[in-house]
Amino acid sequence: MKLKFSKMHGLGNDFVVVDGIRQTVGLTPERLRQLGDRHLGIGFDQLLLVEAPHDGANDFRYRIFNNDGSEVEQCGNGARCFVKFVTEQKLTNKRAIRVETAKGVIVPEYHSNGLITVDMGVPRLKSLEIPFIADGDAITHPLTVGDDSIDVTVVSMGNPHAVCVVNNVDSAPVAQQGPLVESHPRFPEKVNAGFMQIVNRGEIRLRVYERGAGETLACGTGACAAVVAGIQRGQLDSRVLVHTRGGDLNIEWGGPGHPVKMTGPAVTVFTGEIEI
Ligand SMILES: N[C@H](CCC[C@H](N)C(=O)O)C(=O)O
Repeated sequence: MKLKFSKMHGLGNDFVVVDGIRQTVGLTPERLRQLGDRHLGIGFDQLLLVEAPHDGANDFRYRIFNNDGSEVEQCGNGARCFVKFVTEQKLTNKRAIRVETAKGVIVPEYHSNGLITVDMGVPRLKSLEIPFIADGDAITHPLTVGDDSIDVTVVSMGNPHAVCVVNNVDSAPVAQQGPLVESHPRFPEKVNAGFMQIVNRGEIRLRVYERGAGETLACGTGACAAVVAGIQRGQLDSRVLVHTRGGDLNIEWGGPGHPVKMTGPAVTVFTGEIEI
């Protein structure tokens, strides 16, 4: 059976996007992993599946699968590609859409200049909500990682993030510490590991070792989580320019109880079809 797809990216975080409304998509975890393989398949950090909403008040449902085949709750760069995809595929003529995810509704808005702003919802900060095993809900927690101890701030954007501050992202031990944080036993559902360099109160540099995908060129929810963590730590103001290896995102957060707003680009690289 043929599967039509679009290959897209958000700042180099790359996706296969599939219309699951006008075509039947039955992908096993094994077939997902084959499609995600950059040598044997198409290659992607995540596969994004467009479905009809469960609640008629919303426009779409959005399912996200990591490169390792795991289904996850949220994807920020993917949300920008999602709204570009459903617009290009003429699945909607709305500029702002309501999209159901496994952990709440997000609202991507497609601007006339091609940039997309996404209301990513209210971040969750309590340890149990991440989930993270800890005594209480301090802003930072010491975490033993190999022979080191790092201070992490934990944030859920629907998916779990652990953010630490480093002096320079270029020399940060992302390859060494990233996998150890990702699979740390205090994160029962694993975690995305963010390494943040504070440039000034309105600017950071960020690298993220993603759960289920490894280090990516950019991570949208990771950028949101890093800004929330920096504001919680008292080191950032409410509007932050985030430099990732794949490019820049603008993130805004008004503090606890407020949603995080993310603005950035989305690119369609090619469309195709493949046997599944
Ligand atoms: N690896 C993430 C999902 C993709 C998030 C990232 N690609 C983004 O742009 O937010 C997780 O397992 O929670």
